[in-house]
Parts: sequence; C-alpha cells; structure tokens
Amino acid sequence: MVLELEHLHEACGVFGIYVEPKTSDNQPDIDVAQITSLGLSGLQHRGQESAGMVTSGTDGKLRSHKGFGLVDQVFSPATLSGLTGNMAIGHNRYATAGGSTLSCSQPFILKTLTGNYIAVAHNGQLTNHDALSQRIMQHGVGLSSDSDSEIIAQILCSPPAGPHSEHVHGIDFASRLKSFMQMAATAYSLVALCDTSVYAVRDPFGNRPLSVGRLRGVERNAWVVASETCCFSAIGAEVVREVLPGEIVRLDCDGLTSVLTVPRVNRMPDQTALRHTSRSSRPPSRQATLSAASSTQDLSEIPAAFCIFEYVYFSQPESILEGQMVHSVRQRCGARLAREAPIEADVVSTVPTSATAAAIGFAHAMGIGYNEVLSKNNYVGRTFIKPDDRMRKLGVLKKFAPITENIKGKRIVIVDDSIVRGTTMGPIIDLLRQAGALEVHIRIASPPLKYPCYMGINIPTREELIANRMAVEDMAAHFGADSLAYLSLDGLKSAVLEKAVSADPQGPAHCTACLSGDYPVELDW
Ligand SMILES: O=P(O)(O)OC[C@H]1O[C@H](OP(=O)(O)OP(=O)(O)O)[C@H](O)[C@@H]1O
Ligand SMILES: NC(=O)CC[C@H](N)C(=O)O
Ligand code: SF4
Ligand SMILES: [Mg+2]
Repeated sequence: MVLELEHLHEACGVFGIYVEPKTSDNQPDIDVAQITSLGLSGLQHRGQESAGMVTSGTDGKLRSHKGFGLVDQVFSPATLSGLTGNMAIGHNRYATAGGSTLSCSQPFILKTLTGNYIAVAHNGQLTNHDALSQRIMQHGVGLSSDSDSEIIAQILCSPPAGPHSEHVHGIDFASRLKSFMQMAATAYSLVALCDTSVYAVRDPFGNRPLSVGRLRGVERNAWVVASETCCFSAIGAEVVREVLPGEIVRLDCDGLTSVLTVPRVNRMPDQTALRHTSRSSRPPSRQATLSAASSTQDLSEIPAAFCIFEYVYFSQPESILEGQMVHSVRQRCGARLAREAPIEADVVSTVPTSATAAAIGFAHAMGIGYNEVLSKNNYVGRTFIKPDDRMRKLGVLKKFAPITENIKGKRIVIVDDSIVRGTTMGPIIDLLRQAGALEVHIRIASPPLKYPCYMGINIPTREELIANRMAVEDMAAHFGADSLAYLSLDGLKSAVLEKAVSADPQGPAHCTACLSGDYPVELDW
C-alpha cells in the first residue's frame, strides 16, 4: 500500500488566440501555434497531466495535437510546424472528471450538422454533469468518455431550441453557447473555435478565471485569451480585461465583441434534473444535492462567485484577477494575519513557494525581518511513499531543506497559505527545531479548509482535511509548534475586496465554499 502526498490540485489552463490574416506582405507573420505553446507553458502550474491544441486557418480545416505530459514534452518543433492557421485554442489538463486518459484530454473536436467542426476547451467542473450526460444519451447520442467537458462539446453541437437561421447562415455559435449556459450554471471558463472566430465564455457565476489580452506591436486584430494573465508577458501580450461572469466574447476580424451576457440564473428547463448532481464515483461524504433555484427569485441579483482560492493558492503571483495582482492580495492577507494574530519573533519566513507573498506581508506588518529558512527542491514531483511515520517525513524532507544559518537560535514565524491534510507542516517544524530554532510559530494566511469543492478543484474528502479532524487549538501541539493561527474568513475577504474591481454591475463577489460551507449553488448534505 502506498500513500500519495497530494495537496490541492489545480484547475486546468485554457488559452486561445485569434490573429487576423495578413492583407499585405509588410505585416508580420504570427505563428499562432508557437504562441499557444508558450501561453500554455505559462499556465503549466494549472495542469500537468496532458496538453492539447487545435488550430484553424482560412481553409476552415482544424488541425490538432494532444498528448500526455508537460507542454514542452507534448509539442515538439516539428509538431508545432504542422499546426498552421490564424487561430488556435489550447488546454493543460488536471482531470476532475473522467480520469487521466487521452480520450478525456482536451480540446474536444466535433463535427456539426452544418458540416462545420467546433473545438472546445474547458476549465472547471459541471455541477450537473450527470443530469446533462443522461439527457444527451436519452437523445441517442453516445459519449466516448466520462469527461464533463465532452458534455459541453456535445451540447454545443446541437442547434438551440426554437426558430433559428443556422442552416442559411452557418452555425449561430453564440446562441448555442447561450443555450448551453442556460442548462449549466457552473463551473466553466471555456475557449472555443468555430468558423472564423475564437470564443471565450465564463459561466454565469464567474467561478473560474478568464482574461482577454492583445498582442503588442501588431497593427491588425491579434487577440489572446487565457485562464491567467501570467502567461501574457512571455507572448508579448497586454491585458485588455476579464471576461465577465455570464459573458460570451467573440474574437475575430471584427475585433473583440461582447456577444451577450447571461444573467446569473440557473434556468435549466428541467430543474429537477439538477438534483443529485455529483459524480457517482465520489464517496458518499462528497455527494451533494443541488436545490433548484426558485423560478420566482430575481436571479440576476445573485452575486458572482469567483473562486477565492485562486487568490490563496492556485494562481501565479503575477496574475491580475479582478484588476489586482495576486501577489498584492497575498501580501495584504499576510498583513491582516499579523493584525489578527501578532507574535514576537526574530524572523518571518515562508513555506515555499505559494506562501511567500503572505509571509512578506506578515513580516512588514509586524516590523520583523523576512528571510528564507527553507530551500525547496523544484525537481521533486508528486511523492509516493510508504505510510509509516519516518518515510512520510522523509517524503516532505525530499522537498525542503533547512537554511540552517537563518534558523539557529532564532524565534521563527513560518507562514503558509493553507493547510490541507497537514502533511507538510509537522516535518517542517521538526526540521526547524533540529536546525536549532528557539521558537516556531505557524501562521496560515487563509481560514481552515473544511469542505469539498464541486467546481473543478480536487480537494481531499472531508475526513482527510485536517481541519475537520482537529480543533485549531490542538494543531500547534500536533505539529510541534509553539503557536498556530489562521486568518479569519472576514480577513481574507477584506484583503481580496480592498482593491478588487469588476465591470460586473453587482461588483466582485466570491465563492468561499471550501472555507465556509456556503456553496454558490445550494447544496444539501
Ligand atoms: O497540508 P498539506 O496537505 O501538506 O498541504 C498544504 C501545502 O500544499 C500546498 O503547497 P504545495 O506543496 O502544493 O506547493 P507550493 O506552495 O509551492 O505551491 C500549500 O501551499 C501548502 O504548503
Ligand atoms: N481541472 C479542470 O478544470 C478539469 C476540466 C474538466 N472537468 C476535466 O476533467 O477535464
Ligand atoms: S469551493 Fe473553494 S476551491 Fe472550489 S471554487 Fe469555491 S473557493 Fe474555489
Ligand atoms: Mg505550499
């Protein structure tokens, strides 16, 4: 028997690019496949299982390549040279539905009744996956996988109900997207290719991130879209804006067009089909029932529910979310934590890597020097170890080594962004003690993680989350520390909201379900 040392898993990265075809030889050639591969590399932290890309050009033909592994392993120069065209979409996958198989890797490509092909890539997790797959199969359509993303592609193959002029004018893809959004409230950020346009779509709750940018120094239309803006600098792009919750954006030779916005409403016609929505493969403790939203409620009043954990852990520090840099938000979290749980010490440090900004914020607010006490080996991947205590600790020690001269004889505050199973913290405290720390105080820059996520993040089961197994007061002793404190939920929300801006008329609002148990869609346990 082996124990997998796993924390939270990321949420997939999507990327898209549209470059207007050249009209004169003076215009620069833009290699969209090369840019997509660079963009996906910049989003690698969101998914490492498989990568894929679809390109299309003026000939209307789609070219694609997918494979297991990291972006640089999947796309060789020879592969990229075959992916020609003026537009592309790409995907990095961490599986949340359907397992880690090539049949579930993305983008999905399907042929439609009009003869056109569509390609779709998805970040997120459909909360009504099971109900939608039943509905598709009842129409006699077989599915090739258990992927919820395939469901999206299948639904987008069907013309929307009611009168439409699709067969005369080709696919009315925006109407298809709107129709899909009315069936599935959350969670998805999508990029799609259809005809001569790239589409970018964010679910009505805006649960997963998605931003549009523009290639610098290119005179004609040259748009990009990505899960996170951190990949823009490597491809020479500037941030334009976020896709709004419920918005469908089209990128083509007409520029950036906001085709339409669907209010935050779950208007699936058969509301009862939304019950018992979680994947059957989940253990009972993770099963959830989604209560249908009342049809009389003014649902456009419901606030957005952008994943607050993107700020805490998932996103890269340089990414811009809701008009603010993730690094700055993390620093504010650290500063608030210092106000909520101050402590006298000689040095403040981080559990590298994602807690570093919070540790710096904590140190500044306390007026204590920040320094590093742990060196992280970036080449250690997921660790499989025997489940005895000694080997468990060695698993963590493979990842971190003490910087002893910064530790010996010091009172140390060690800041982490989150505690999931509690695997990392105990061995780190041992390491600091062995290196001669006088005192060790743990500060966590987010509230206790207690509830599963149904929106596309693999959080361990309730039983596996240490915050459900142990009171906060007992944790310091459990880890061998002198004290331990978490940031409050209000503290986290204030740090995020202090500078968040949104073009959404309702303003920025967040999903905090894994911390608070309040799900954006109602769940009965
Ligand atoms: O309580 P645990 O189950 O041990 O998990 C919590 C740890 O996992 C995450 O870090 P990760 O190792 O993923 O790396 P990062 O900080 O470099 O992103 C998180 O930042 C914590 O450090
Ligand atoms: N992590 C994700 O966003 C996963 C997307 C999709 N649910 C899949 O499993 O492929
Ligand atoms: S439950 Fe947590 S991880 Fe999932 S979307 Fe909400 S805030 Fe993000
Ligand atoms: Mg960490």
